[in-house]
Amino acid sequence: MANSEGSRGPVAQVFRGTFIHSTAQTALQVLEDALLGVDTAGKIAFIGKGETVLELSQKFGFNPSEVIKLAQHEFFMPGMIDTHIHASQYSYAGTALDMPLLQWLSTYTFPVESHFKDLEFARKVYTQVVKRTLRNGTTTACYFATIHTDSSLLLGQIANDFGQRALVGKVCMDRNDSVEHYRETVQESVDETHRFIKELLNKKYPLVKPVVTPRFAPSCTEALLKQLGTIAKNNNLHIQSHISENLDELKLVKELFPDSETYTDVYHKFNLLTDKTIMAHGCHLSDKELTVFRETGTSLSHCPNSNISLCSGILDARNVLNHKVKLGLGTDVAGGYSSSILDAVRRTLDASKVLTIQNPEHKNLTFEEVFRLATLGGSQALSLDDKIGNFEVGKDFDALRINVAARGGPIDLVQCEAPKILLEKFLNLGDDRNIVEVFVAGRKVVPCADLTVE
Ligand SMILES: O=c1[nH]c(=O)c2nc[nH]c2[nH]1
Ligand SMILES: [Zn+2]
Repeated sequence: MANSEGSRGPVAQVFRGTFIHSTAQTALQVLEDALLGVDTAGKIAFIGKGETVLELSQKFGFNPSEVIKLAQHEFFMPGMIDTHIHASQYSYAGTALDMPLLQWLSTYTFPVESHFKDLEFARKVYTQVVKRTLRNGTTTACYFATIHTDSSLLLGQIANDFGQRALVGKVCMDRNDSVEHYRETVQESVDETHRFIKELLNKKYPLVKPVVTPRFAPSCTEALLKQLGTIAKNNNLHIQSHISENLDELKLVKELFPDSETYTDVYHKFNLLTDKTIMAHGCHLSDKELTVFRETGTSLSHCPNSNISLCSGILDARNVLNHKVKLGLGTDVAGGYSSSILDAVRRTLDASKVLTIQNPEHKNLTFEEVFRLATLGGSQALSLDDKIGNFEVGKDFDALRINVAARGGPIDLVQCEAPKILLEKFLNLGDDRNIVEVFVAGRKVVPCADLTVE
């Protein structure tokens, strides 16, 4: 198991204990009594067997007495990845779930998002959401902000300051008849997207990058979609949007884009489907559209809490996987009311089992498969799997130290359990009390002196 490829700087931290992760070949790999070294750049320098500690200490130059040993009932797992979350909707998470999508946007979402012109309001909400998601074990988040460039830049700064890995999108929308003050002209949207990308990249934040963000087809004219496709291509950037979430939305897209055969075609036509595109939802995509997703390398973010809360539909995640489309999990705060990917894991299992109830032939996802979606799958969906997603030498150490029997926590253990059972219990019953430490690129970001949500 020892492997030193990809090691850069000297070893800074070494951990000994159980490591649980996914690989391309297996949804669940348990490494018991393993030794994992992290170099000064925050990358995994080696993974070996605990019993070879002396040999590894000589090879990598660390002191065996400084090895950090995990306690009983503890394990490391990769950090969780939220592939779709609206940071700007965090203030009303847990409320306003009594309408379907299009009415929900006009009644609650657009009025709240329009307040992010106010930088002090933005600072308050964005600080809360970054702290809370880190506390919940989200080491990487793919964020929607709002149409406001300066507050979107502020979200990038806050993620950087707290040490979260993030893709941040300034939202683009030049069509909005319901809340007219919350929209841009095409030119404003294009100019401000250029400014957002330039200013965020100039900050040189190591873990925070811009993502081109047309809100969704009904909020954008063809002229805007076309320009955004060009901007993403010229700058080799990620793209995020929504697709095929609810049936009224599908109808509206047909009316607004009569020349496009499908919803997928609308984005495809403007070069918005690439191997760095993440589309949220996709509940009503046809198999033909899923084939276009696979061919273009576009990924889907599965957001089951939102899909159920807004009565949008249920994604057949098994069918998506069968089509070999990259798939990650998203909270979709605030259409989804929980900011925890653990909640997304549970809703994904529930949604998949509902499909089995409706059709016993349906093969529902296992907890091991959903664990993979929350970690490695998310990294693939964001095309970051060369850097994060599991414990491979050369990848960044983005990890959660889990204590299943944490004092005052929600899980009671009667006896010693095998690691696989510990993981299953954590996924189904655990919460932030079990997430005793969070690391992003080797830096411990939880606990952190300033991590009490105000
Ligand atoms: O769940 C969603 N949340 C949003 O904010 C949004 N905008 C367009 N489509 C959307 N779907
Ligand atoms: Zn969304």
